Amino acid sequence: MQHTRSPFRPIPDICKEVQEETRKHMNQLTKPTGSLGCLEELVIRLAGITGEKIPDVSRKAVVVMCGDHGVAREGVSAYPQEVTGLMIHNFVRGGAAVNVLARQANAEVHVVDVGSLLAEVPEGVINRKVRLGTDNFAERPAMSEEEATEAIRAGIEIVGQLRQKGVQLLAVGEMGIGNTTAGTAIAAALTGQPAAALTGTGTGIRQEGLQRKIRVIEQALEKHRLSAERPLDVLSKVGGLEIAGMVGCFIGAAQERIPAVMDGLISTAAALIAVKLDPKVLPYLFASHLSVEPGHRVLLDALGLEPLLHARMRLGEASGAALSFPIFDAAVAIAREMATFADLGLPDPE
Ligand SMILES: O=C(O)c1ccc[n+]([C@@H]2O[C@H](COP(=O)([O-])O)[C@@H](O)[C@H]2O)c1
Ligand SMILES: Cc1cc2nc[nH]c2cc1C
Repeated sequence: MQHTRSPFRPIPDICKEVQEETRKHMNQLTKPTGSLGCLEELVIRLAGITGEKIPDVSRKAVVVMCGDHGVAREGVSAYPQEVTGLMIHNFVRGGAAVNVLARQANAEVHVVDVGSLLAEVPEGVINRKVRLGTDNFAERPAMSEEEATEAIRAGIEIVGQLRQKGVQLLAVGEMGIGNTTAGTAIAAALTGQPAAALTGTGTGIRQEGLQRKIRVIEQALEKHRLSAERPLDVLSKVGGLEIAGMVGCFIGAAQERIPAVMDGLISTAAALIAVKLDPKVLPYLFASHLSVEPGHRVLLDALGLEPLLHARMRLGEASGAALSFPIFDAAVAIAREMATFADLGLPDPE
């Protein structure tokens, strides 16, 4: 497959030597080889990313990218568009599910308005608004490639600033009424799977709405002549501003050597776009949970990643990613604190 050269800063390789050191260390711990499953894989991958044999990911942040969607006017969501703006206020007041889960995990929350319909961006929100919502992609492209690129750059810059502040682990999520339609259209365009197999009920639409949503996606795929080989075109034609912002977060995290935790369907669609733009993003990505949305499994398969949790969640706003943070802490603590066979006076199994 031919990949377009990324127009963004180069992404460093992961550190294979340190990763190997950590793998060896995990095999010296007092347990059967590989018996801690995902915890072992996690800490080995984190070591490769951070270049530290015992990685430090104690400073954690959650980024919630927010934007509104013209396609919501097609009646594809169970909730009105105003809920995006209301939830932005809720995020900065600390009352949303993600705020609770982030507090549990000792993580900070950063809320970014990349394209909501709010005329005034509330205090406490990072204002990187590219425009007031996207156009309805059932009628015309959601946005221009320039606008998508501006939102990507916002994500990259925000992650760069978080790195400066010492952030070591990043969850990337979103809020935007209508965005499961956009996320599913991206999934269909990038994986070639039929819309009917990928489309779910999002915030909870009924059967009639679901059929309408499938039709909207099918017609958009045809109308915009999308190709998996043109990820920026896909993003601008049927994506969203918060989705583009997340693409930037994933690219930025890889540039800064920060492990980046994906959330549900929409966050993972953004991650797949980032990987299509630059395959070197992939080793920096972690799958937190498996969303109820059927397209999510297909996207994770396309990335070749297994989720840590099967929690039957379908909220978005980085809630699943924040919920997975304590597993990262547990994995590092195992590497740091467990005794080795040598500590017990026994030979190494290797
Ligand atoms: O992350 C997911 O897999 C997910 C699944 C269903 C719904 N959501 C959230 O719900 C909103 C989009 O749902 P909808 O029905 O308006 O397309 C948006 O704010 C997402 O964060 C998110
Ligand atoms: C209330 C509400 C909260 C959300 N958080 C993320 N997506 C959401 C969608 C709705 C409708």
